[in-house]
Amino acid sequence: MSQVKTREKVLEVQNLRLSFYTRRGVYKALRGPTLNLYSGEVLGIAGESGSGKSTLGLAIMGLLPRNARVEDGTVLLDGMDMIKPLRDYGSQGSRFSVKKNEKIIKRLNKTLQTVRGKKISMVFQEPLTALNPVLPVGYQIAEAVYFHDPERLIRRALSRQKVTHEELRELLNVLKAQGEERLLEEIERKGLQGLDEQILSIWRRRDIHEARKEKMILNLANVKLSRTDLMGISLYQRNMGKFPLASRFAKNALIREGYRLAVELLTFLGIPHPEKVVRLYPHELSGGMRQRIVIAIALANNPKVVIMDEPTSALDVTIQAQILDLVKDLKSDFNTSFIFISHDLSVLAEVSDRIGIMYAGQIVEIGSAKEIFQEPLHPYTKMLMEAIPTMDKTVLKTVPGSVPDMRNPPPGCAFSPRCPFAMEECRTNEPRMVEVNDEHSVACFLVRKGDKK
Ligand SMILES: Nc1ncnc2c1ncn2[C@@H]1O[C@H](COP(=O)(O)OP(=O)(O)OP(=O)(O)O)[C@@H](O)[C@H]1O
Repeated sequence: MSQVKTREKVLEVQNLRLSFYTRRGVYKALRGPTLNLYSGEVLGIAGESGSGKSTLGLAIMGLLPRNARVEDGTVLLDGMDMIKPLRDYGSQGSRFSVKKNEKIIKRLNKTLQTVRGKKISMVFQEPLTALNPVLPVGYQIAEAVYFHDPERLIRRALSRQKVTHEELRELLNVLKAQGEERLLEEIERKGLQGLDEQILSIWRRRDIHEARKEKMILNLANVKLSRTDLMGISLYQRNMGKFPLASRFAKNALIREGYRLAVELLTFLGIPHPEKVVRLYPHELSGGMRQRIVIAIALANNPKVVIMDEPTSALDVTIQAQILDLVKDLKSDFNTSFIFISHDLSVLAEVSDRIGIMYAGQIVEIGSAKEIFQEPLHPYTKMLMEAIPTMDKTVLKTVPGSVPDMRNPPPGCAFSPRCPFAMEECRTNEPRMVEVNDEHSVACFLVRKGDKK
């Protein structure tokens, strides 16, 4: 059994079929992609413009426009089918009503409010659209945690309130001598939950020396709550949300704790002077910095899955490289899995553990990044590889032809009209995915089960 398949499956997409209803016709944007995402991996999704990459990402989030009909398929996240109500309606044979679909989407949006941003989040190409222009960025991070997990902010604040200097020294000794796992046990035994993430966020920093880290950890005992914040938290705990003034008071106290968390998160994401940055507004930051803030918001609640749709396409090359480095670090430091969507295979080569290649709304090949780059099997994947610009190429190849009109995709294999190896069978029958090995599957009649090449 391969390494990948023994890992925990965090997301499962099965045979997703989705069409957009427009005046110009019905666009069959997703025609049955199936994929699994495993814990702690980055799955890259590549394909030409119009192949359905973004639609796949949005469908996984359940974030669909009203003209999107989900005809079949499931998106299972943590045992929950994200698009069930839409499929239940869309799979009925009767005529499709955009108005009725819109009502279902509105209801679904309410249901998924507690899931999006908590279990799954998404980062788009343009960070400005994701940020609120009139709020400081730290507030936006703090609010994301306040909305989904206010208890976490209370735990953090009260654990600092309780802990003594001596206890912190003991905890630090446990951490130094016996490691992080023992520290977590010890914190639980002492009933100081909430302190763990504050200690570890300092301990895991790479930008400061160990002696400084120790000092900062011991200093946590001195960072007590103000009287007003203590009162705010106690109002929150007594469930005073019905009274607007009390709830405002409570929220202020928790948002202040959220700011502390935001500073920790930004430090972790390698942002210099985080205490200053959290007070700034989106327009005061550079594009790369804004995208880091959006990533911080996406990660703030430690979601299981983060979908990144062309997150670096609007950035210049050096900043793009920094963001890619960041994603590589994140997957090892957070317990999060990523789907990274890009039309640029050289970007995916940087970050992906596995890569899925999309063509005309289908995944035509999926496998470990190493195999996809070294032994691509589908003619479309091979042609995409040949089109990657490198220093030694004097002439840049492109994939000849263009993507099909998705209102009327070609019968059989959708790539057959552009495929130099197409056979009679390819024009009439649709190839199924076959496993060439545990980690590599491809849908092409040229490849039979168990084939290496
Ligand atoms: N809201 C919509 N209404 C109608 N058609 C749509 C809508 N959104 C997407 N489509 C169509 O669905 C197909 C897939 O689009 P999608 O944006 O998912 O592709 P993509 O691979 O992400 O391309 P790109 O890299 O250009 O974003 C395209 O044919 C597109 O025109």
